[in-house]
Amino acid sequence: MADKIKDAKIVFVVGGPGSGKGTQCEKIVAKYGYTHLSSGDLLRAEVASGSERGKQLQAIMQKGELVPLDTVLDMIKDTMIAKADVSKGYLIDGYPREVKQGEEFEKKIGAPALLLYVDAKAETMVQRLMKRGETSGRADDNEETIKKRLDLYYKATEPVIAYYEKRGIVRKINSELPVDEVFAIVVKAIDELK
Ligand SMILES: Nc1ccn([C@@H]2O[C@H](COP(=O)(O)OP(=O)(O)OP(=O)(O)O)[C@@H](O)[C@H]2O)c(=O)n1
Ligand SMILES: Nc1nc2c(ncn2[C@@H]2O[C@H](COP(=O)(O)OP(=O)(O)O)[C@@H](O)[C@H]2O)c(=O)[nH]1
Ligand SMILES: [Mg+2]
Repeated sequence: MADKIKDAKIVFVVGGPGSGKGTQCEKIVAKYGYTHLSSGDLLRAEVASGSERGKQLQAIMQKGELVPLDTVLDMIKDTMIAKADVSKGYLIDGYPREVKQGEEFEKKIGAPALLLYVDAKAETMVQRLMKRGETSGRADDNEETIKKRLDLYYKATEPVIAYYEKRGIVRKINSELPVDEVFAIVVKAIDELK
């Protein structure tokens, strides 16, 4: 089961909505061949499938709230196991959203080697999400839901960073810079892992 993935490197990618997690993950995949697992994308795929569970998820996500912990964790775990034979490492994007999610992940799957903290100002995140909303088709890229996602980020997710900081695995990435400059900092953090 989870034994299959115990030797792979696990990297948590945490930051506010629109901070640039997905953008950096794409570049990490291209350079290092890591497996990218966006918890939000997994949930959106379930919604797109039209399943009963997807309908429940959609309602929660539209409000900018967190879906039940076990739902996301099971999806992540199944996907990790499915890719275990080919994966050099895993980028867990948008997870953990709260300290409890991190604790459960470690119980069921394993410990992260690194947490990339993608940091941008609230103002920057809102601007980026409003812009992304013009083309993303995402039901949660609207002004009202963006505000709720931000509030929840500061309340529930920032404590995750403090929690892992105590373990010395957090690397803070300033994502106010242009994408390639941000990536240069990311590369240093990942190269330290080897
Ligand atoms: N571990 C997670 C990840 C996502 N979600 C739900 O899925 C939504 C979208 O998640 P995600 O795509 O990760 O959103 P953001 O980080 O806000 O935006 P982005 O795509 O820009 O990363 C969240 O608002 C939340 O409702 C969740 O409940 N639990
Ligand atoms: N200027 C600038 N824009 C960025 C950067 N990273 C992401 N963006 C833009 O911000 C938006 C949100 O980025 P995304 O990667 O989806 O963020 P996520 O919500 O953290 O996954 C996208 O439309 C990107 O084009 C960056 O480093 N600099
Ligand atoms: Mg994303």
